[in-house]
Amino acid sequence: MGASFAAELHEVSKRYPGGVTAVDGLSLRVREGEVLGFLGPNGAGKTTTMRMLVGLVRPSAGRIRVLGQPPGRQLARIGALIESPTFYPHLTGRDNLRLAARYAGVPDAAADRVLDQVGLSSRAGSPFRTYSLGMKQRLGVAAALLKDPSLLILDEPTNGLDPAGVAEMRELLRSLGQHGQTVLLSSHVLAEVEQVCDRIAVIDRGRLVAEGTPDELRGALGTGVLLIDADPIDAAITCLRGDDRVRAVDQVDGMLRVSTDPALAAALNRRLVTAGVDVRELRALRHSLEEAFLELTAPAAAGPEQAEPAAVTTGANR
Ligand SMILES: Nc1ncnc2c1ncn2[C@@H]1O[C@H](COP(=O)(O)OP(=O)(O)OP(=O)(O)O)[C@@H](O)[C@H]1O
Repeated sequence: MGASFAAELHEVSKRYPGGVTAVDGLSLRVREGEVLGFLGPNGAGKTTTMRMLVGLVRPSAGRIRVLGQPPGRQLARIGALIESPTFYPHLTGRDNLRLAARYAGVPDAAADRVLDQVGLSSRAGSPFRTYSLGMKQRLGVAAALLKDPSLLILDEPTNGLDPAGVAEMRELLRSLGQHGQTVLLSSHVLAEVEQVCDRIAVIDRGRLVAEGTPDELRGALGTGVLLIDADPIDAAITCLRGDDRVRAVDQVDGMLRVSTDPALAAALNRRLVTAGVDVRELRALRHSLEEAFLELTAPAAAGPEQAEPAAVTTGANR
């Protein structure tokens, strides 16, 4: 496996005892120096994947390399915030970090460096218990930065934060990305990763469903929908669902939302008219990345055609 990837997963699966398949044949590469957003709804398998990367969970199948080694071998070069870190409530932020620094085998001075990095220097002398949730989360990121890691793994660092906390965390993540550190960042909120990540990998039910820069995802997914106003609507639905080239047909506000290649507009129009359906309007819909994400991870997307990620994977691992 090449050295230009900070982490590589090759057809990795994780089945927990009891039968839950949390990760299902996932292949993914995190490029060195990039901020990769790992996006998926609750239960998609993000935390499990991150836990496998740091060696906390063993994969049931597949191959993982982190900084060129099997998981668990390079922990001195990896910073992770996967579960809420435990800090002593009565100790100051600085003293908590100094303790964590000793535990990690790095000099005490690292505590002040990372406090500055996460913008907590001015409150470093206050007890942890007086911190807002956002400050507590930033202290968690600071702890993950103590070793000046080559790879930073952050699991939902904005979870539970109010909008101001989210904005502060976003600024922090953006600044980390500019320092050349590789960051893998999970979230179930697209807007949070869209603004700070170089690329986004979308997972659902443990599988990769799309991958690329925000622009690539927009380009690949944004034009894949036709909006059709047809009468009678039931006949139109039957007709469109009978076409192999149509991935999905949904009814939205009396219109049909047809997931397909927009270049097929004329052909589908002809097909509808031949079936005796009046087409009052037909246009390609440019949807937002948010809509694309919701469509990709919607329960209806579980059909057999959608199970194959290649169709929507863009900017795939090169
Ligand atoms: N230790 C475990 N034992 C059994 N099942 C588990 C375990 N940990 C996670 N799961 C299940 O695996 C699936 C994926 O969970 P995971 O936490 O990896 O997803 P996630 O994308 O991080 O979701 P969330 O955003 O809700 O944390 C879920 O169905 C979850 O219930």
